[in-house]
Amino acid sequence: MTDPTSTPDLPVAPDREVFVDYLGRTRWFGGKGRPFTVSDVRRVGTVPGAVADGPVVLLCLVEVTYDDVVAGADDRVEHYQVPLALYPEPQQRIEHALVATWQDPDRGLLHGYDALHDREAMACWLRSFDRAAGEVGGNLVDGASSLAFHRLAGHDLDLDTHSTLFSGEQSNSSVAFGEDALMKVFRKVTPGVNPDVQVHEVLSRVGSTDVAALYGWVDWVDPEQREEGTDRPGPGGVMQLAMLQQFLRTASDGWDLALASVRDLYREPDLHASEAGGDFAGEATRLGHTLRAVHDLLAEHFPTGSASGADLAATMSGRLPAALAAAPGLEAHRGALEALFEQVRALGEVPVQRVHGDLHLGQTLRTALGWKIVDFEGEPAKPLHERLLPDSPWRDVAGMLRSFDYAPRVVERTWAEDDPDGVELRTRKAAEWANRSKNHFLVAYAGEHISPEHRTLLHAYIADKAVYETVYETRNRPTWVDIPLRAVAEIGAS
Ligand SMILES: Nc1ncnc2c1ncn2[C@@H]1O[C@H](COP(=O)(O)OP(=O)(O)O)[C@@H](O)[C@H]1O
Ligand SMILES: O=P(O)(O)O[C@H]1O[C@H](CO)[C@@H](O[C@H]2O[C@H](CO)[C@@H](O)[C@H](O)[C@H]2O)[C@H](O)[C@H]1O
Repeated sequence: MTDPTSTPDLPVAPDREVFVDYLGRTRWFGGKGRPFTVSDVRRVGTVPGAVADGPVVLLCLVEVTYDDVVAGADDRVEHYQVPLALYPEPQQRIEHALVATWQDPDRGLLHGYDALHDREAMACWLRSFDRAAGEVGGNLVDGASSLAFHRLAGHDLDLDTHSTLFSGEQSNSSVAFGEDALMKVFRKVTPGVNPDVQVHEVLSRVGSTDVAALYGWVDWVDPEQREEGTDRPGPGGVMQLAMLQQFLRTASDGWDLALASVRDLYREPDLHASEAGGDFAGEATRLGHTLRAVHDLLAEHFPTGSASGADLAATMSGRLPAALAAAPGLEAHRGALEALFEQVRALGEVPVQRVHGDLHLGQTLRTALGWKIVDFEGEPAKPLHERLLPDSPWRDVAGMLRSFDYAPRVVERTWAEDDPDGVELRTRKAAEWANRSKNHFLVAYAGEHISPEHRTLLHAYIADKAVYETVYETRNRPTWVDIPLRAVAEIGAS
């Protein structure tokens, strides 16, 4: 295999073809449905903290090149982080996570497992984070691998915990260390600051209780991107590979709570949403307050400014051609969408600030101490520089409103199999539940009165999000695509 970094002491990585097959089997690979080749596999380094009888953990950076031109030239190449736990002998306990077996000229036969499934491998990360706390400024820099583990003060890690990989892997892979800490390994990585690390660091430093506290993160300084003649990273030379944060041990996923609430209502369809056991209005209100508090802090600690309605509208309609190519079902609604975005063009200057960028119920956790918002990475499909840009906070509000629309429709998908006759009544209940949740959330966030300008923005962001979702579902869950597509159609009809 080719590897432009001159790191002869690193184990060799498996063949590129191995990764083609492996990426296709993962939940987090964003290129599903697109033709691609693995154009390179770089060995980033090995995680410090290895012990004599444990694995070597090799971090690979897999370069994917797409053969289509759907998303434009900028998006044709992506990099995915794949950590491999290497053993000289097969490991029966993690047999299911075997990625490949190959020969290393110096080390002999290697068995490479997806490291996230291996407790021994994850313990290496935890030890490295722990050691970082004892170093100057909380930074452990491993010269050999160019990996740097950073820690924020304030929490001592429990090294006796075992790791558990979260089963609902999403865009990234998260591992819990007992009930003490949660490590998220970023999968699609881009040079530059990771927005999730950045926002968590800022909000943790100011003591926000609306997010999980950040404990640390891992940087990699790309040796090829160093400033000439120095050890310093050049522009875009740092990649953030993982972050460690507080494990919210009393948390329930907001999406699961919403589904449970809808099921309660469907079980008693003669009742109104306000009378059913699992009424969600109170939680929606609390969520609205939490989002407001997070937006206020983001506005205080990140740059703010204004964007012209014309620019915002251009961004929204600029996304349409690629979306139409990826999800042809959108074509019938192109005119209505363009007309809605046109209304934004007429708005003049609109306040912008740092926002979440991809907010939905699955990014909210209800703990004993209230709601927490997670995952500030923004839309995984957007280029990094766009995800860091200030935007209107109405984008996040729209994301939540879309999620209140999704929940009853997702419940209906399975409910209808057992009770096909009740569809009509449930459709009415679905609208009642969604509207009640949306209204309570909106009032808590913005108060009783929302100006016509804000309403225009909100509707446009809802449409923009539904377009994004149509593409997302087409690529990831094709049988769900009717959920956002129906919302797009309703926008056209209103
Ligand atoms: N600090 C935390 N404590 C406990 N669970 C968490 C925490 N942060 C996230 N989660 C859970 O992990 C899941 C994945 O986290 P998320 O940040 O959304 O990952 P991804 O970037 O892969 O989408 C969330 O849905 C949530 O249930
Ligand atoms: O959580 P991620 O950053 O991976 O976000 C992506 O996946 C989400 C689904 O897991 C997707 O959200 C869409 O589906 C949700 C229900 O599963 C729904 O609540 C959201 O409203 C809807 O957008 C998200 O769009 C995508 O970026």
